[in-house]
Amino acid sequence: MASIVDTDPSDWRYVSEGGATIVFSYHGPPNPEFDGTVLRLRKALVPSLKTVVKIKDGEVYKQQALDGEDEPDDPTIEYQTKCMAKLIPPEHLPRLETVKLDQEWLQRLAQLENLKRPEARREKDGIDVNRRKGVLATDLVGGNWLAAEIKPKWAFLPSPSHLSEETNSIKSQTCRFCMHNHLRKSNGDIIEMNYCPLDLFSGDETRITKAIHGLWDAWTESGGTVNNLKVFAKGKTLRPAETSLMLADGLDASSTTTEQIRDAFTSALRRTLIKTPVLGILSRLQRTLDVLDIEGLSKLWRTTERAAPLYRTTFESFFAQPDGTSPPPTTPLGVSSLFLSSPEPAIPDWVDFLNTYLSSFSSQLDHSKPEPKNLRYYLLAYLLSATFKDCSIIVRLDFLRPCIEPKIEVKPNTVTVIDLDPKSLDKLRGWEKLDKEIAGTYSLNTARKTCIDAFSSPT
Ligand SMILES: O=P(O)(O)O[C@@H]1[C@@H](OP(=O)(O)O)[C@H](OP(=O)(O)O)[C@H](O)[C@H](OP(=O)(O)O)[C@H]1OP(=O)(O)O
Ligand SMILES: Nc1ncnc2c1ncn2[C@@H]1O[C@H](COP(=O)(O)OP(=O)(O)OP(=O)(O)O)[C@@H](O)[C@H]1O
Repeated sequence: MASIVDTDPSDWRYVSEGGATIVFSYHGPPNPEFDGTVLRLRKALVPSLKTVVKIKDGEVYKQQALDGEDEPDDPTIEYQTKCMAKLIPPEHLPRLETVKLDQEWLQRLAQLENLKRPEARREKDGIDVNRRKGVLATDLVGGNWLAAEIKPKWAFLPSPSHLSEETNSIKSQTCRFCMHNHLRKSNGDIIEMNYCPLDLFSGDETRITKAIHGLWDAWTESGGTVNNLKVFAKGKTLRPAETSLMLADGLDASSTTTEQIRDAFTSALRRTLIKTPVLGILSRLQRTLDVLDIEGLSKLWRTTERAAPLYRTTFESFFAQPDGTSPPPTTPLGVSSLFLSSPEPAIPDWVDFLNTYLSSFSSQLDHSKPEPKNLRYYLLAYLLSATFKDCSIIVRLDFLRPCIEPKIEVKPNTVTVIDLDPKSLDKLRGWEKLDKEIAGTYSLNTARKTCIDAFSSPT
């Protein structure tokens, strides 16, 4: 296992971060172990960096709880090698490996690089200096190329089968991303966005162009702060004022308009996205794993709990009452109880699940009538779908030459999927609540959008 102390903290430069991790790229002296790699580190909340932190997916880590070799590898590594690699061709995944960390080293890195982070992030969290293991990954943005990172989000409209009367007409017409955006805009959290993921995933050139324009416009209008598009040139994150750095060497930036750069970027990205199978794979995975919608999953959870013998006996008095009385209480979605236990999935559970999902068993399921005996299948499927709804893709592009038809050569490593972390059952309650809030707020919107799912099956 490589050890980070073989490098100096000043060899690493801040690249970017998300809600749970922060990423640095290697710029030190030639070293076969670290050349062309990034270091992906978990974050901890401020100011409790030195106490118990809860950063993601219900994982709780205590300071000094585990030392050195005893700390498990970051779950993303096994999840990728044992699970994701069965669903996404390995050429579209970064190489990941464990690297040994050191507290003092991490503290020095934090001191050196913290000011490069966005202020809002700095106030909230920082490198978790108590971790003893991190992840080394292929640096997908740091070479002599342009990299466009897209977080596409939800690719499909839910099947109406399991939607309630109140949400059916809303959720079958407008996609989750557009509705969520409306909610965030109402809360003043985000700017208006014209980007709709259903355009990006449509496979249709005109719609993909519209989606890229939507991403670009949101990127410029937000000053580069929206998380659905990031652009890197030779490893440097570009701000919208720096679009001239997207141009190929030798081109005169002063005689090129931003409009021309936007068009050249759109054209190069669209041609690449059309040629890669990656968006199609993500779309198919998301929709075939989330077949019940959170509403159907929640219904199945309650039905299964109510059918448990202990539940029937415990709430006998409720069942003895005539119709119309209030039903007995149920446990929130995903929370195990005496009546229904569904532990957090570990890697062997995921491996079993994938074997089932990839077998003929799953194609024989009648999703319009999900059975309690298959609850665990539907739960894990939903979690896995959530990973694909939240991942990002990094697309490698040549520097732009506006007004010249780009030659697009899509090699296997041109498009790579990142941020494939497992999601936990602990999140289901929150997702159910958020879904209600999103649809509820959208139902009050008088100017509802119609999003077209190019692959929805007729109902
Ligand atoms: O719920 P969403 O769709 O807002 O997604 C969350 C993301 O927000 P986004 O909409 O992309 O701005 C959110 O992204 P940001 O932190 O806002 O960049 C996270 O990816 C979050 O996942 P996790 O809690 O880190 O596992 C994401 O939560 P999950 O829903 O994947 O749990
Ligand atoms: N292999 C890589 N090469 C280059 N940059 C990367 C790589 N992996 C991640 N990054 C950069 O670091 C950022 C954070 O990584 P990632 O999306 O995995 O974090 P996260 O905290 O899990 O995000 P989220 O909040 O979306 O769940 C990415 O948006 C990307 O810009």
